[in-house]
Amino acid sequence: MSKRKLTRKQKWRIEKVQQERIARAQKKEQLIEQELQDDSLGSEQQGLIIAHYGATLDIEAIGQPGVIRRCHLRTNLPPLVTGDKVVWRPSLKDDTGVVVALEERYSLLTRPDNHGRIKPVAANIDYIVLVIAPIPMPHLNLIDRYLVAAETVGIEPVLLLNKTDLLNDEGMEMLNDMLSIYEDIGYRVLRASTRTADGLAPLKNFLDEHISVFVGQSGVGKSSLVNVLLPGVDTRVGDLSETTGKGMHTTTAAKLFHFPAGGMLIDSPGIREFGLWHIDAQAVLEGFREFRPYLGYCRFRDCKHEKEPGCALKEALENGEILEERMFSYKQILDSLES
Ligand SMILES: Nc1nc2c(ncn2[C@@H]2O[C@H](COP(=O)(O)OP(=O)(O)OP(=O)(O)O)[C@@H](O)[C@H]2O)c(=O)[nH]1
Ligand SMILES: [Zn+2]
Repeated sequence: MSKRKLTRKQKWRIEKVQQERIARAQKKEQLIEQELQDDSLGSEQQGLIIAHYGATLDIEAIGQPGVIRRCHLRTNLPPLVTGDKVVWRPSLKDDTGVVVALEERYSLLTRPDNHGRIKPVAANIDYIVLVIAPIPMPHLNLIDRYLVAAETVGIEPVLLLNKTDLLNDEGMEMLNDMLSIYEDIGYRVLRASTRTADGLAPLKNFLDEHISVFVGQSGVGKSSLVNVLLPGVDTRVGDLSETTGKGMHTTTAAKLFHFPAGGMLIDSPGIREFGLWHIDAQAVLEGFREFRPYLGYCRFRDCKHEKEPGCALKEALENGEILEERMFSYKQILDSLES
């Protein structure tokens, strides 16, 4: 068989599969619309998306943690993600339901897909907890990159220094110096150890009544922290409900968990990588929180904030209102985008 023939056959097959898929989706839509018309659904109520499996979602009834229903979606809804608050109606025939509306989001974590299109990942997150540790030692540059990414999506980042048990007085002093840079700019800094339970109580307090995500470099102890805060819960992908579910996008699926001490965590391998996603040059500039009051005040509109006269940022740097470390870091991140 020639190569071309094979390709044509493949093409036909793909089209056929596609058509079948569309037909199935249409049938499902009709069924959902039918259900909404007749009496097979209960009254509208509020829910929280705790997991997402492509065509279906797990919805938790608000105010009733643990009451979970697998729901279909009404057509014409925007893409929904874990953390979204929705209006849904339970089926009176079985333990499913139908999502009928999306409530307003107060924050949205997004990431670009392979084609550069921005995709929603998780919603209504209050805090991006950036975990760092003495080992692996953080580069300022990396911390700043994460912070810029958090600022770009408009979600409050907090720094969490884990593994404090590894620090002697000298090490602690060094890290405190580094962290004070961030405290001075207005970021909150927490300290903890999963080994000695040092700092865990304030951390639990902090996480209470909010939705958080943990991000940070490999090896800083994100899994260890999650294990301590969510004892007995395996947050890794591929648990029972996911393997029996059909839409197999499980490796990136974000899930929502309740901390026993209060508060919620949204976790997925994709979210843990947050911060390493692409950012553009303007976002980098604006992502340095303390630069913002000076932006737009340079003499030249196209100021590169390097050697130009009348550069407002350079002036702020000379006056000590912007720290050398952060300016250096800004330039480094910018260079990394260009290369
Ligand atoms: N000494 C000390 N070690 C810790 C602490 N927390 C975690 N570790 C250790 O650090 C190593 C990495 O921890 P993980 O929880 O796997 O780190 P992670 O950030 O989830 O790493 P990735 O899964 O690669 O992203 C493990 O050997 C942990 O036992 C701590 O508070 N103190
Ligand atoms: Zn300038």
